Amino acid sequence: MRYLTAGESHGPQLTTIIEGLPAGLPLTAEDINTELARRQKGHGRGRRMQIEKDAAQIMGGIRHGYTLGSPVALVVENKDWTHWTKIMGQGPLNKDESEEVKRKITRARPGHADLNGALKYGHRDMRNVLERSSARETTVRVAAGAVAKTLLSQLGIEIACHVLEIGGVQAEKLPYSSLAELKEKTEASPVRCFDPTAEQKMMDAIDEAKKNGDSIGGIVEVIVEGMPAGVGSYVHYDRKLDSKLAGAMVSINAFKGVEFGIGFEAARKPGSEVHDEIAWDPEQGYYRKTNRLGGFEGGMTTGMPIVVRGVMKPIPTLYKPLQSVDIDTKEPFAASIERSDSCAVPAAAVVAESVIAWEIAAAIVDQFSSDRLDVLQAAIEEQRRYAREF
Ligand SMILES: Cc1cc2nc3c(=O)[nH]c(=O)nc-3n(C[C@H](O)[C@H](O)[C@H](O)COP(=O)(O)O)c2cc1C
Ligand SMILES: C=C(O[C@@H]1CC(C(=O)O)=C[C@@H](OP(=O)(O)O)[C@H]1O)C(=O)O
Repeated sequence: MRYLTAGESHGPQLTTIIEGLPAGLPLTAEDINTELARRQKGHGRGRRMQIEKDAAQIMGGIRHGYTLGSPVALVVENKDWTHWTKIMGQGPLNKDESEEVKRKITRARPGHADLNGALKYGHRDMRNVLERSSARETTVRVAAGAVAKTLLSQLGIEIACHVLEIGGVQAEKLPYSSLAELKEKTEASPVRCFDPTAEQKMMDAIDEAKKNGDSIGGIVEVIVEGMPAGVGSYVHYDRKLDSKLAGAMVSINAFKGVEFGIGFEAARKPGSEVHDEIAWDPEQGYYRKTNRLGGFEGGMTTGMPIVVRGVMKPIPTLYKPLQSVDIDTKEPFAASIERSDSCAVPAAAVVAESVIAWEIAAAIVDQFSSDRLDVLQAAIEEQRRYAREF
């Protein structure tokens, strides 16, 4: 399975084409829109989220609520486009229009893609970079992830995300009885956090950063339950599923690190306190007594829950901008600012859940290759039985 996305942040729409989905998967725009709405929420977002009301239009690949096996094309409109038609003009400038109309950007923001993107593609107007480097693109990545999640749920695989840390405020690791409980409680939280005490402190930290014209980052966690053992492979570097998940996590705008299970803590502990002892019983088959390695050994799933975390740096656009250089004059200037989030960690958690869902679904479709959902379902059931009795 693969997908591509296209579209600029202030252009007319975002588009994705998803290829390789099995036929017979029940899928509606509503399944996707629920996920798009989740990504729009979260304390700390800027004014743009009040303008947008993200909704997917299905432009191909689905008939009467089921995938056909042909490419699925999805489109999400940018409502903000109506305010940007001139600036984003798709044709050449009219003779009577000045260059001013482009609202040219020449003062790169430290931490954003502006300067590197401009010099890579030879753009003297950094709007040509920011329009595509913007995390607006994550809208359609969440749409693709929603499709992947629909497939995973048909295979008995569940996925959830939550926020562990914002601006140095850490959530306590409170126990939850099921992913359903985690989902329900964090869905109601303005910062997608399970710990109500930390939740308020996180919101205060965001308000404080906003008041100071600053921004803050944080840590999100994604959990996947119900994975059969043996998905992925150890035989080649590019078939290790944990590496694909790590790549997907760090591909999210502003994500700078990733860890599985106890993660970086493993560097500070002896092997006896890191590796998970193996046991077997007739009901579960093989299982690990602990899950410190977060569901992977040798680039393959162990059948234990996948636990993967990602760290998001603070948003680069600051209302109190850092020093930068104007690429036209080479003079020092404050970086440019039009509008920005002050913290997007809760939204980014949904993006993280989506990209992980995609990688897992893609690995399953790749390994148990099937053109039909019913055949794929039977193959996954058989893999579970085989692994249990092996
Ligand atoms: C959901 C989400 C919202 C974001 N909102 C903003 C924003 O409002 N302003 C901004 O400067 N960066 C924002 N970012 C981060 C930038 O897109 C990101 O820092 C930039 O593309 C440069 O990429 P890098 O940080 O991965 O190097 C956001 C990221 C995510 C995931
Ligand atoms: C539009 C979204 O996020 C945007 C991501 C973003 C960036 O630089 O990454 C900058 C901001 O864009 P704007 O200047 O239009 O407000 C965010 O709002 C979105 O998440 O849908």
